[in-house]
Amino acid sequence: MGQPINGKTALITGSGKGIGRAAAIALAKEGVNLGLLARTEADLKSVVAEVESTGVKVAYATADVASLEQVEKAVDSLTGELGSFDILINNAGIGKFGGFLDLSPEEWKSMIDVNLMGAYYVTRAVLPQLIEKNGGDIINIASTAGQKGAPATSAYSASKFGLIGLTESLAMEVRKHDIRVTALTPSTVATELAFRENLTDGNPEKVLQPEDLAEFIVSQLKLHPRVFVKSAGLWSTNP
Ligand SMILES: NC(=O)c1ccc[n+]([C@@H]2O[C@H](COP(=O)([O-])OP(=O)(O)OC[C@H]3O[C@@H](n4cnc5c(N)ncnc54)[C@H](O)[C@@H]3O)[C@@H](O)[C@H]2O)c1
Ligand SMILES: CC(=O)[C@H](C)O
Repeated sequence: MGQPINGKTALITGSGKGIGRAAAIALAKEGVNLGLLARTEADLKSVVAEVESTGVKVAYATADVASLEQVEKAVDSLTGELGSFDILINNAGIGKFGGFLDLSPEEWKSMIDVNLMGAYYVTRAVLPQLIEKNGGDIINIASTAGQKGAPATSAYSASKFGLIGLTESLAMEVRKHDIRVTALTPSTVATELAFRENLTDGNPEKVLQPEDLAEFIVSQLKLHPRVFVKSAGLWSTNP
C-alpha cells in the first residue's frame, strides 16, 4: 500500500551519534543512500563503516549547522557526490538545561543557533532540490520540550517551539509540491545528550532508544505519498 524507499537519498544532520546515527543505519538497511553531516569526522567515519555492508552510496561532510556558510558548502559537496536529495532529516541539536538567569546568554543563543537556525539553514539549502523533484520528505526532530515549557528548559524549549512553528508553516507552504514536512516530538531518548544532562539512566527495558525513533522514521517514509505525518510524539511507555 505504501511506497518503496530503496534508492532514495537522505541527508541526515547530526548523524554521527544518537538518533541521527540510528536513523542513518536504519535507512541504509532499507537501501537509502546517505548524506551524513555532523561536526566530528571520526563519528561520521564510524557510521560509514557501520553501513558499508548495505551497499548504499554514502558521503559525509563535517559542518556546524549554525553556520550558513558551512551548511551551504557541505550540502553542495554532498549533492555533488550523491546527486539530489529526496529526504532531509534535521536532527542535529544541542540541549543544555538550567535556570533562566543561570544559563549564559551565549549558551542560550547557541541553542537557538543550532536547533532552530541550523534546521532553517539546512532546509534552505536542500528544499530547492525537493521542489525541483516535486516531492520529498523533511523530518524535523523537535521534542516534547517544544510543546510544553518546564523549569530549566527555557532556551531549549524556545528553540524547539520555534522548530515546530517552522515545521507547521513550511508544511502548509510546500504541500502543493507534494513535499511532506513532519515534526517529531520525542520525550527523553537514551543518547549522549540525555546522559550528559542526567535526564535518564537509559534502561533499554524501559526508556526510548534511538533505534525506536529510527524505526518510526522508516515507517513514516514508507507511507503512500498521499498521506503525511504532521507530528508525532514518541514516549517511553513506563519509564
Ligand atoms: N535525547 C533526547 O532525550 C532527545 C529528546 C527529544 C529530542 N531530542 C533531539 O534529538 C536530536 C538528536 O539528539 P540526540 O539525543 O541524538 O543527541 P546526541 O548528542 O547524541 O547527538 C547529537 C548529534 O548532533 C550533532 N550536532 C550537535 N550540534 C551540531 C552542530 N552545531 N552542527 C552539526 N552537528 C551538530 C552532534 O555532533 C551529534 O552527532 C536533537 O535535535 C535533540 O534536541 C533529543
Ligand atoms: C532532551 C529532550 O528533548 C527530552 C524531552 O528530554
